[in-house]
Amino acid sequence: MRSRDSDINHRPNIPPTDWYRSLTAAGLREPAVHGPARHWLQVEGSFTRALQKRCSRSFQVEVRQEGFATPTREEALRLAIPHRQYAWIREVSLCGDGEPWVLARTVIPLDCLEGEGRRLLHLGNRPLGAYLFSSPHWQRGPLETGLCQPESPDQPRLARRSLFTGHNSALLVGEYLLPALLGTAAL
Ligand SMILES: C=C(O[C@@H]1C=C(C(=O)O)C=C[C@H]1O)C(=O)O
Repeated sequence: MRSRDSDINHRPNIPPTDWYRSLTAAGLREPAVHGPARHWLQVEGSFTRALQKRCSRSFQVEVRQEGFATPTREEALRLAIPHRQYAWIREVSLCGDGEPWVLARTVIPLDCLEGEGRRLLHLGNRPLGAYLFSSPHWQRGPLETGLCQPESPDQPRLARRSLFTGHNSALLVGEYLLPALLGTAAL
């Protein structure tokens, strides 16, 4: 996978994460899901749009790395693809007012890249959400809640994830909330 930033190792990374079917189920293990993160863990519709509304100045997608790579075994299981099969994996920072607020990791299996899906290889700094929500083709499945195991205070502790299903294919979008997002003005 190619990296767009030589200094990526000095920026918060995505920690190992356990996924729960619902916010309530995750809340039994981690009551913090009911704190300031709760709103973000439950946002329906485009997460990009919700973040843009929170910005006072600017919103940007920064590609951290993207390319063909093998998903984790757990991701492959969730997507029902063979775990050694390559997928297009895209990791970005979603930045509000110049600060990273969310890390996102999207696993896009080969099936999704056929036909008009080839556009997914060339998103660059354009948000994936704009593509997914502009087409009636893609339907979002239920949101899962993730409890992360951060190794440093700048890493995410909580996350959300869902499958987007197209005609015969599905992709998996995970969004990891950085502490800076949870420090933004109360709702
Ligand atoms: C799925 C969405 O797209 C957002 C944009 C992403 C990207 O550009 O890679 C990744 C995750 C999202 O939060 C959304 O807006 O809901």
